Amino acid sequence: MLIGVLALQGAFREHILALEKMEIDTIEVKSNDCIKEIDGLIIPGGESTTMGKLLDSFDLRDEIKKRILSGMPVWGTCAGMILLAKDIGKEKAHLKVMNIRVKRNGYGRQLGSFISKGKFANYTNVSMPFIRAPYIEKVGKNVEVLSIIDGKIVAARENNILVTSFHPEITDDLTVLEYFVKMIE
Ligand SMILES: NC(=O)CC[C@H](N)C(=O)O
Repeated sequence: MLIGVLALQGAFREHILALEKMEIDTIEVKSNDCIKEIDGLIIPGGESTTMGKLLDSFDLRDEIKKRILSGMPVWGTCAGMILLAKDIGKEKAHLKVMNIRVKRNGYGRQLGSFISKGKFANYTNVSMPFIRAPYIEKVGKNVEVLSIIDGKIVAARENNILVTSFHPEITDDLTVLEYFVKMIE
């Protein structure tokens, strides 16, 4: 199994280090030639507006979108969730593959960082660091809600697409990474 981590900007190294702990092969995705080889893709947290622009400068948008639409498992954390959403409010959406409406900087821009513990899918007590995180305001049909914290949807799945508002890769808790690996297997 080879998992690609989009490595244009943001917290991609943290994902790679976490996957290495699980002894999973990874590749930094920076050009579209390796997209055909990967079995799954992680779009990390960072700055979604910048990452969205870089998807075009690096000519990655079409190839990534094509593989997601043909069923390749993809996981977007934080900014990655914003990139995958079909609706991000007033701004223009990016990859537009998941039937959710996302609110950027949903907890405020500066003081909106905190760590929570909660339920994710069938797991309890999962560590959830939020860093200027978005949350999901609305889900379309076929979208399964996986986690709600303080009344806000912070993780969801639509078939092969997983999104989390929070950053599991910066904790020692591998629950969500393992969940994603099972989606690929
Ligand atoms: N940690 C993150 O990925 C923050 C996301 C960022 N606030 C954005 O809107 O792109």
